[in-house]
Formats: sequence, C-alpha cells, structure tokens
Amino acid sequence: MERPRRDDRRGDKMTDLHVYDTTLRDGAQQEGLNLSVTDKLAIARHLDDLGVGFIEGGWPGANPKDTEFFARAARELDLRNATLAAFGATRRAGGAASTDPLVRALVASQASVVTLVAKSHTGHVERALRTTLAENLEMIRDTVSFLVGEGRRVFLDAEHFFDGYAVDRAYALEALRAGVESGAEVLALCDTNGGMLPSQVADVVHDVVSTLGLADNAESRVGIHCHNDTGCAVANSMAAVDAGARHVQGTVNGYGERTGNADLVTVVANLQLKKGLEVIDGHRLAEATRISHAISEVTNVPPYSRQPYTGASAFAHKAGLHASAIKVDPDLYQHLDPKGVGNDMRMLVSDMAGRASIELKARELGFDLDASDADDSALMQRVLSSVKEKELRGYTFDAADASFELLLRHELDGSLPEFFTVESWRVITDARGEADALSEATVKIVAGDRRHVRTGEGNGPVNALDQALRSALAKAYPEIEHLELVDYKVRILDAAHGTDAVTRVLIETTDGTTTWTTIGVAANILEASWQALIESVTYGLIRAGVPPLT
Ligand SMILES: CC(=O)SCCNC(=O)CCNC(=O)[C@H](O)C(C)(C)COP(=O)(O)OP(=O)(O)OC[C@H]1O[C@@H](n2cnc3c(N)ncnc32)[C@H](O)[C@@H]1OP(=O)(O)O
Ligand SMILES: CC(=O)C(=O)O
Repeated sequence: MERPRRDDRRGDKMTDLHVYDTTLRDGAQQEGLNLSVTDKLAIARHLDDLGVGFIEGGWPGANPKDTEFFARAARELDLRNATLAAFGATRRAGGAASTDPLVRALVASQASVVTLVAKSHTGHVERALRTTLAENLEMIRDTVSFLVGEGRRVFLDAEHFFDGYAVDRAYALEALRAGVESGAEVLALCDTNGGMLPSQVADVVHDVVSTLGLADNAESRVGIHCHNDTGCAVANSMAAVDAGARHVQGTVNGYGERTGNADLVTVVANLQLKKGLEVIDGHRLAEATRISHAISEVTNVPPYSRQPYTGASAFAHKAGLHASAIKVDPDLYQHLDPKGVGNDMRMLVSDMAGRASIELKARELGFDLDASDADDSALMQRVLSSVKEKELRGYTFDAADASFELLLRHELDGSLPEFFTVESWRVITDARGEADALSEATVKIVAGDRRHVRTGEGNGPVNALDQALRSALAKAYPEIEHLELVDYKVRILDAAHGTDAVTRVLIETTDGTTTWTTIGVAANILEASWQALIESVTYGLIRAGVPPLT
C-alpha cells in the first residue's frame, strides 16, 4: 500500500484558507439522507469540480459502507483539486492508539488527512466519555502523535468547543494545546450544538488565536465548524474567519444533523464575492448552482428554492416595482450578478406584476416587446389584466411559466396554434373486491383530417386521461412520445367551501431536455387536470416546432 505523503498540500488554496467539505460525513448525518458508496463517489467528484480543498469522506471502520468508500476512492477517485480526509475519534479511554481498531481503520483508509473528533468540554469528558480530564488529554496526544507518525496530516475537531470554553476556558484551551503539541495542523472549533451567535464566536476565536499564538504564519491553524440551530451557521463561520480562523468547514446545501451545518457554498461565495478572498478558483464558483443541484439529485433531497446564491428563487423577482427598476439596471434589486455563482435572474408573473414584469418576462421567453410602442404597450396591459383576472380565480402563473407563455402567445397572435380539437373526454374508476381501483379514460379528438377515439388505463384518473390523450395524438404527432409527465400537484383553494372549493392543478412535463409547468383551475379536479394536460401537450408541440393545423 502506498504511504500517503504528509507534505501533500493540495487542499491549501491561494488565499491561505482551507475550504473543508463534510457533506459526506456530517451532511450524511441529516435525517432522511442516506447515501450509497456510489452516491458518495459521485458527490466527491462534484465537490472536486467545485474546487473545495478537502473532502471528508466518512468514518472508515465505523460502518462497512464508509470503509468501502475509502477503499473504492483509493482505486476510482482521481481528485484534481481536493484532498480526501478520513474522519474518526480519539482512541478509547484506557487503551493505546496503536492498537485501537477504529484508529487503525483510519490508517488503513489510506487517506492522507485524518480529522479526529476530540472532547474539549469538561462536562462531556466526565459524563459522556466517563473518564478523567487528564486521560482525555492523553487520548488526544496519543492519537494525534500516532497518526502523525503514520505519515498523516491530522486535523482536530474540538467537539462542543464553544460550550466547553464557557464552562472551563483553561481546559478547553488545554485540549487544543495537546493537539498542537502532538502535531495537529488544524484545530477546528466546533459549535456542535449550534447554539452560538456571531459575536460569541468572534470573541472566542479571537482569544484562541491570540492565546495559542496561531495567527497567520503559525504552523497550526484555527478552524471553524458550525451547526445551524440558531440560524447563524453561515454568519458564525464568517465571524470566525474575520477573527482569524483559516480553515472553514461546511456542507453543500447546508445538509447535516438537526438543522444542518453551515452551507459551504454560501460561505465560499460570501468570502469570495463579498470579501474578495479567492478561496476557490473563480470559474469553479460559477459552477456552484449546477453542482449544488446535481448533489441534490444524488441525495434525493429536493433543492431548497430559497437557498442563498444557488436557489431557484435566489434571483427571481415577483413584485412589479422591482421589475420596473430592474428594467433600468438589474443591480437595483440584486445584491450581485447571479452569473458569479452560475445562477440566473428570473421574472415571475403574478397578480403582483406590472407592465415592466410582462415586458421582462416576455423578453426572457424570447418575445421582444417594447414599452414605448403603443401596440406593444396595449398588449402588455391586456396580458397583465388577463393574468390578474385569472389569478383572482385561482391561477398562479409564477409556478406555471408554460401556461403564461401560452397566454402571451394568445394575446400576441389573437389565438394559439391549434394542433387538435377536443370533441369529448370521460373517465370511469372501477374498484373490484380487494384489488386496487383502476381508471379508464376515453378521449375523442380530431387531429389532422381524422377523428381519433382512444381509451387509456391508469392507476388513477389523470394517468388514464394522459394515456388516452397520448394514444389519440400519437399518429398525427409522433413527437408526443418524447413528452413525459413528471409531476402532478393538486391544491384545493378556499377549503372553507369543502367539496365546492376550486381545484388548482399543476402539471410538470419534460421532453428530456427541458421541463415546463402548466396549470388548470376548475371546480372539478378532473377538468382542472385536463386543462393542464392540454396546455402541457400544446406547449410541448410548440417547443418541438410541430406545424399546427391552423
Ligand atoms: C459531533 C459529531 O457529529 S461526531 C460524529 C458522530 N458520528 C457518528 O457517531 C456516526 C458513526 N458512529 C458509529 O458508527 C458508532 O457510534 C461507533 C462505531 C463510532 C461507536 O459505536 P459503539 O462502539 O457501539 O459505541 P456507542 O456509539 O454506543 O458510543 C460511543 C462511544 O465512543 C465514546 N466516544 C465518544 N466520543 C469520543 C471521542 N472523541 N474519543 C473517544 N471516544 C469517544 C463514547 O464515550 C462511547 O464509549 P462507550 O462505548 O465506552 O460508552
Ligand atoms: C465534529 C462535529 O461534527 C461537531 O462537533 O459538530
């Protein structure tokens, strides 16, 4: 086995600040997030593309999956930017690091960096470890020096550091000293319970840096690891860096135990784009939105639309007043150019829109309208009135871009391209004995010069309608085969009316490259679904460039 080189400095970036990712370890401690070895390898590749300095891969020896991850990583991962770190704990009380099976597993992982969680809070030493304060310091010294002797760079995660500092500052600092004196390169101060506020973090980090003499050029550095229980994980990380921390930990999308960890992308973007510290290559930061979403695909946790910088709504504008100023200069309502993090500005059209919103949205969709032209201006007013009137009835166009585009096209051309006419549709649902209920739909349409009558079966009425409609259109429009319904959402509006309430249906469709959403609103759930289905198909055929009947 090739011995890892302790002088491998790949994780050290141009600005002297480590960007240390723990998505695969602390991120994986999030409720409901479960990664296979293959998922972890895929995420590691994304993190390397993002340009982080270190990727904490997991805890080898603690479970077979993480052990296998490191074995496969050694064979399969060709990291260009990042260094892989193995996470583990100091040795057991009363034992020896050299014979501790979990410490040996860290060595066997072949990772050149080992991050050790160590106790620095007297109460945790006495009550959780159930050992003496002196033995805990010995556990740190023994484990760090053993791993350094094995050629590893050792980073120390001082667990519950801030709480421990409040209870017994001298002991918390003593735990760090034990690490430094044994060769630990990083002393990451952990806000394990996530209860700190930025001013507290700043004061403690400042004290640690000055008391232990760990300012800029010292061999060891102070790091920060924050949880988000006060909603301050990012702010606390920033405060720590301001106070002298030179190693910052976090996870992509803020995954982690309880309320999560500091979102590393937000921290990096703040450091880079707000404070001018080049902590990762600039062109890599411009991939951040794509990478954050790609990682969401792997974790199967839907992306949070309001995630700072990378969320779908991070640069989406709904209010008419905002749009009218953005028309003059996007900077008037944006804190930076979304391109810096690979995101895009979007205009949302709703009942809060004004004519400027319609003009900008139309431009985003490829229609050049000019507010100074009287005809265009009148058209924008008609579209706006139609949007507002429909939103009053339950439509919501900011969630249904494709339906808005159809409405706009209708106003522009006086009608929509007609691909088919609907004669009738109906659905029956049949339940027999213990078997699951099945639905059957019949659709009668005219497409081209022929009438098509088709039935479709499905596990629900909308599925059956979709099947029947596709079957009826397949001959005239073979392109329909590429369209797939990927999501269906129903909301009952004004529930106070019970079954008389209005139903809003949103349907998301894909053609394999793009997805779009259409909307239907009606008293009857099937009628609302049918409207959304018809718009989804119409939009799909327009996108595919299919010539209409009219
Ligand atoms: C703050 C953090 O998030 S740190 C990361 C936490 N992550 C995890 O716990 C996930 C992986 N953990 C595991 O798979 C298991 O807990 C293992 C394999 C590590 C240990 O499992 P077990 O041997 O069954 O022990 P168990 O989980 O019940 O208890 C943890 C033991 O580690 C000890 N321990 C806790 N922290 C440390 C430390 N920093 N150094 C040494 N020992 C420690 C505890 O005192 C306890 O000892 P005990 O068994 O003598 O009571
Ligand atoms: C080490 C770690 O994850 C913590 O203290 O939160």
